[in-house]
This record gives sequence, C-alpha cells and structure tokens, in this order.
Amino acid sequence: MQDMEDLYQLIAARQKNPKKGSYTDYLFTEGLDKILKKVGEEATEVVVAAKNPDEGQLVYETADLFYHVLVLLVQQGVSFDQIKSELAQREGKMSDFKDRPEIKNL
Ligand SMILES: N=c1c2ncn([C@@H]3O[C@H](COP(=O)(O)OP(=O)(O)OP(=O)(O)O)[C@@H](O)[C@H]3O)c2ncn1[C@@H]1O[C@H](COP(=O)(O)O)[C@@H](O)[C@H]1O
Repeated sequence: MQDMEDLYQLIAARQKNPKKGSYTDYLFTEGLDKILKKVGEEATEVVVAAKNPDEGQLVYETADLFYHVLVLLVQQGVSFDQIKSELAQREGKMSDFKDRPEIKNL
C-alpha cells in the first residue's frame, strides 16, 4: 500500500533523479503550466464522476487528482509537512463555523 506521503516522496525523488520514460518525469519536463492543466482536468473529472452512480469511477479520478496535486506541490517546492501542519493547526478551530456572521445571516 502506498500512502500519500510515500507517493509525495517518490515524486520528489523523480524530480531529483529523473527516470527516463516516467510519466512523472514527463510532467516535470513539461513544467508548471502542463501540471496546472492536468490538475484542472482531473478536478473536473472528479466532479463529473461524483455525479455518476459508479463509485469506482470517483475513486479512480480522485486518485488521479491526488497524484497530480502532489506533483504540483513538489514542482512548487511545497513540502508534505507544510500541508500536514496547515491541516493540524485547523484542528478544532473550524467547528464553530455556524457562529460566523456570514453564516448566521444566511
Ligand atoms: N499515481 C500515479 C498516477 N496516477 C495517474 N498517473 C498517470 O497520469 C496520467 C493521467 O492520464 P490522462 O489520460 O489524463 O493523461 P495522458 O493522456 O496519459 O497524458 P497527458 O498528455 O494528458 O498528460 C496517466 O498517464 C497515468 O499513468 C500516474 N502516474 C504515476 N503515479 C504514481 O507515481 C509513481 C511514479 O510514477 P512514474 O515516475 O511516472 O513511473 C508510480 O509508481 C505511481 O505510484
């Protein structure tokens, strides 16, 4: 089994030591705009899949999106720990969203 952090590290290793013929290497060679295009496409495919009764398709497209987002983070020099820290510091802070004025006025 490969978790997200392992996959991030593998992608970072591909950037450091390019592997000829690798799709990941192809994305890094093409650069930021290509990676952004893929993230956008994959996000759209997740949206379409979620409206489809086939749960497997949603799982497949979500995995594609996660992979491409990890490639984007590596490309931009954002570490996996930065994402983990951001999520961790939100823990317990988001539960009072109903008290926000903009929510109360809905
Ligand atoms: N998780 C993934 C993963 N998910 C999706 N993809 C690739 O993402 C592409 C998405 O398919 P599309 O049809 O949208 O794109 P395409 O037509 O192939 O290519 P484009 O010209 O559109 O870019 C496919 O080519 C998939 O192979 C992935 N490629 C690699 N990984 C992981 O990354 C690791 C390292 O991969 P490589 O370095 O590429 O061997 C692998 O061991 C895998 O674990």
